[in-house]
Amino acid sequence: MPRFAANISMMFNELPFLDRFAAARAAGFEAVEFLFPYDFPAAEIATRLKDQGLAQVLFNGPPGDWNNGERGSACLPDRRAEFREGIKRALDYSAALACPRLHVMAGLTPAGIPRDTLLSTYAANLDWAAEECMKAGVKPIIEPINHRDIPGFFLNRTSEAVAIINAVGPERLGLQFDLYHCQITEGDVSRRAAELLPYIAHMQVADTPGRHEPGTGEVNWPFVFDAIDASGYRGWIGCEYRPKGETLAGLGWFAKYRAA
Ligand SMILES: O=C(O)C(=O)[C@H](O)CO
Ligand SMILES: [Mg+2]
Repeated sequence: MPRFAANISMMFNELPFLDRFAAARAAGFEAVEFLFPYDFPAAEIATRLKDQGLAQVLFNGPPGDWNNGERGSACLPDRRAEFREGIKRALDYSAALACPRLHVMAGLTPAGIPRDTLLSTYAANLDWAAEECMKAGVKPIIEPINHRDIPGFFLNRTSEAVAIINAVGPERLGLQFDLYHCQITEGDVSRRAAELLPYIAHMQVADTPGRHEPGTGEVNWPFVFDAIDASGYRGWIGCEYRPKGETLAGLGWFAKYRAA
């Protein structure tokens, strides 16, 4: 049976962030993920997790200036020091939240720098991050993101992610396989999930094209979730979707997967 984690950056937006942990638990989730913890003290988030008996399964490293459009710095040659500081900061949160995975965002492709330079920066930064993460018992992961949601994002296709993962080492770096992005960029999502299984350390889901809950768009999710289960994937699937209406009203699809 697939295991779903609530993405509380996108779900339960009816509530202030710190109240979304209890809401996720009450809705039947046993785990949560979110984009960023950095606006809150780690101890405060850890208390919410503990009080609700929730596992934290994923968050992202610092993205740079998010409000001004930055989406990570791993590919940026002139931001190496900031990248390292960001990973260290993230790992402090990982320890406090007992979170075993960290999404290391690639960043936007800058103009005027050869792709080879960006690729070698990306590989070197990921190699460094993998070493730091390993010492902390955390798996760093990378996510291909479609060009519509994040125009100019450096990592778009699963084949590009696999090439980098193989260069850094699949035991040191994993794939964050977001079926929403894959459906937009590549399609063939259930077969891709099975083929990429050896690399996948985390999955995420939203229906296309609206990025709402499963069942609001074009994908046959019961079929896809059965196929993922049959592939042998036993990790978490983050519900990284914007509910079409109220979060709880849109959880009908989850009824057969929620913990008893
Ligand atoms: O956008 C996504 O799909 C993600 O998972 C990132 O973490 C946020 O940009
Ligand atoms: Mg995602």
